[in-house]
Amino acid sequence: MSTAYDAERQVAVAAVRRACVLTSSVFNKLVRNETLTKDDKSPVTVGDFSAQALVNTMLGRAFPDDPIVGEEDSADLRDPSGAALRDRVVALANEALTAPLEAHEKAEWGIGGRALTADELLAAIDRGNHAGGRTGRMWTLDPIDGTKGFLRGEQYAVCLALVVDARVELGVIGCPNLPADPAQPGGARGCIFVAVRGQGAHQLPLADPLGAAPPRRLAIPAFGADPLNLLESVEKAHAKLSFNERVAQILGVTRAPTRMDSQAKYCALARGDGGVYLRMPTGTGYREKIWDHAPGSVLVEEAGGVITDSRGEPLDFGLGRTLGENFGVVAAGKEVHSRVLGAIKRAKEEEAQGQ
Ligand SMILES: Nc1ncnc2c1ncn2[C@@H]1O[C@H](COP(=O)(O)O)[C@@H](OP(=O)(O)O)[C@H]1O
Ligand SMILES: [Mg+2]
Repeated sequence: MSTAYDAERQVAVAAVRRACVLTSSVFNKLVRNETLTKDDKSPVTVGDFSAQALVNTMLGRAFPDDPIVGEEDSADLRDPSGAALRDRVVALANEALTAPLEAHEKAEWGIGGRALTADELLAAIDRGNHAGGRTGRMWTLDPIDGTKGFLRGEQYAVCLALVVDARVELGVIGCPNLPADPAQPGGARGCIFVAVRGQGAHQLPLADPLGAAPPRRLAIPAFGADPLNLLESVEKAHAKLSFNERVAQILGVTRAPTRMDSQAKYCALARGDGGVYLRMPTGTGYREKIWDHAPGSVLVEEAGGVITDSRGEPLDFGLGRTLGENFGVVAAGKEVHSRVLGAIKRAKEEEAQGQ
């Protein structure tokens, strides 16, 4: 029996899996051993470009009419000064594209066959140039979300979503460094999180060559993680962490926050491994990018949670490449979410009164 978005889910999971293998290998080859020369730019750049080339190639073959909103474009690679970087990206993307098919993969997704030319791969990267919008289908892609975490060998994620008429219908997040079982932080690492609207949120092991591992259904506990704690960014420039502290005080939270890079925070929340994801703007006018929240938002909703901005407004994925005027992000289980909005309101009033 086929269900809605079956084909999209299969291609997206396969693409994210291959991109996770690619980015892990970039980390092992280029970051751990520090073999990258200055001319090649940073390992993040190499990993970002090659993972976007890989994922966009697969989407382009499977769904040729679908536009993609991706983080990268190929301008740097087309510049003569980017020749060394381009060569590296072409080699890595082709290594990932031509790796033998696994049991659940199909050759018509453009994998397991011939290598592509540099021109074909640059064109694939540029399929990600779509401006976004309110109608029709589009994919969002962040090939390495949490670039700082990636470089530190901590959390990062490969993030892909399908948005239809501004509503996120499918989200796939690959977390190569996230422990499969939160109760065993030193145990096996590498998970994929998959949510299809109306079909629930699930966790799969990242390595699953036969595609036979049973998905684990995720649900946010009704009254939140016990004891409650906040999930927040590691990077102080990305969110106003002092505000989080005050919100935690108002909520009576006694447990220390869990700091984690990337959309791995949404994954931790969806499996009850942390109670509230709170991201307050730092006041620089930065606009959140849709690829940084689209897959995480459907994952949280399908795990039974609620996601809005800090004023309780829905996130608007139909405005273009950014979330526009949405102010921050709050995601939590249903009951906790309304308490957090109340605490934010109070903390803002205190700020306005200069307390
Ligand atoms: N000033 C800012 N405010 C909020 N988010 C920012 C920011 N500058 C960068 N970011 C985004 O924060 C993302 C990482 O999120 P987190 O803080 O949750 O780890 C980055 O994704 P990339 O790493 O893909 O660039 C980037 O898109
Ligand atoms: Mg990102």
